[in-house]
Amino acid sequence: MKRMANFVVIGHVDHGKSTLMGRLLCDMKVVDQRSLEKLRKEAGNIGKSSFALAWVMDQTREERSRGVTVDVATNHFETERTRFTILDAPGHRDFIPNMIAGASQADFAVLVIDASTNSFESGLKGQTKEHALLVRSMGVQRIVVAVNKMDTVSWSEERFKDISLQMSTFLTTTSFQAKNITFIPLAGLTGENVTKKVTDPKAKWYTGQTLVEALDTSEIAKRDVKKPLRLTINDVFRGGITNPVSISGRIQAGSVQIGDIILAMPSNETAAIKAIEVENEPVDWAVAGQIPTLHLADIDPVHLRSGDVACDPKNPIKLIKTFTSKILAFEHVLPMSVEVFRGRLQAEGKLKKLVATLNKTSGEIMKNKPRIVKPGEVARVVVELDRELPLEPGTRVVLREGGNTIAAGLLEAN
Ligand SMILES: Nc1nc2c(ncn2[C@@H]2O[C@H](COP(=O)(O)OP(=O)(O)OP(=O)(O)O)[C@@H](O)[C@H]2O)c(=O)[nH]1
Repeated sequence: MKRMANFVVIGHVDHGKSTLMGRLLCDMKVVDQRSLEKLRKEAGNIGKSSFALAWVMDQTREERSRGVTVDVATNHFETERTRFTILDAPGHRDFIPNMIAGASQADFAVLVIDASTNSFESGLKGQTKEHALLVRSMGVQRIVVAVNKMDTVSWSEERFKDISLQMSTFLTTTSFQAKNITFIPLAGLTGENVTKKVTDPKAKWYTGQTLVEALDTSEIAKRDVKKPLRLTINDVFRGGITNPVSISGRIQAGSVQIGDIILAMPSNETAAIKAIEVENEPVDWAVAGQIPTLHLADIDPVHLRSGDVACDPKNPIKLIKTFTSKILAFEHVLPMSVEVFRGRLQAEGKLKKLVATLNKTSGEIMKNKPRIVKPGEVARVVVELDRELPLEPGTRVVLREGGNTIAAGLLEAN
């Protein structure tokens, strides 16, 4: 079986995410030349020919989301070694919750940075850092930094080195390991260093990997295939004629096969798996790391909601109302109302207690009962939810307040 990898694309607005992914899909022959030419023409007609590649992504997004509520859209392409799924969280409004859902399903992240004069700098003040912090907090360990639009700075080696140095300093302090960070200078618009080596003579200094090579040699996250089933439901589809009730989401642990009985939590209702699809192909089974669609029988769809967990009825996930979490604070954190996010799951809660601040690396207690946790500090806190939810130790959550991400946390055993 071919290696499978999922990655999420992140980066500041306008740094070129859509263009880069459109380019990737065209050059990997997922989108045919004729469709691209058509888009080029349409874009040219309104004087924006450079938008054609970004439209490739927008168009597939629209097609894919018609009639269903796909907030995290997927695209696929493959190399000889790997089948890739691009997780793409479109839209600016509520982008962060979508990104959390995308990141919770990803093996690695591609961070797109605009190298052109002043853009990198304004991105640093904008979403570049927040996105990187968020994916790391969702458990993503590997990050490929696409230093994009290198054509606008004449493929300057100095600019590339300067951006790489600043970013690697930041990324290592957010606990990405240096060996898990790769920088690639490229240009999505011209396609240089995306799937083909750069040919511009000004880029002679670069002899490293292309983006696709870097993705292809990226190690994927460990799969907990042997553990009891945990599938975080991302979408629920209902009303199909052959398949009236279906769910899709990433298998975090375990596996499923046709005929299995699953338990949906928190509704505590069981369902039988009638059929399974992975990337629109029927299959007999799916394992941790994959994002299957399960067609179900013997359940009323009112018992299924995005954010719920489908699990093994013999080893069900528990419902909890209060949990202890180790958090990394992005903003000042005090006892306050918070919104708790885990993938698609969103719930209201209260940050009840600040137990202690902890040493970032050793985890040792620095101060008991602090009154406040400052940005950048690590702390142990107790959160009380408004309702019981399926959560367990090792689950990663993001805490937000008034539209701002204030902390990311890892659930500890209570
Ligand atoms: N010169 C140059 N321009 C680029 C490159 N990549 C993207 N652009 C341009 O940058 C602009 C933004 O690109 P998009 O792909 O829409 O950026 P995005 O990050 O997807 O933007 P949002 O989805 O709005 O966040 C467009 O005008 C692109 O044509 C590149 O490699 N070189």
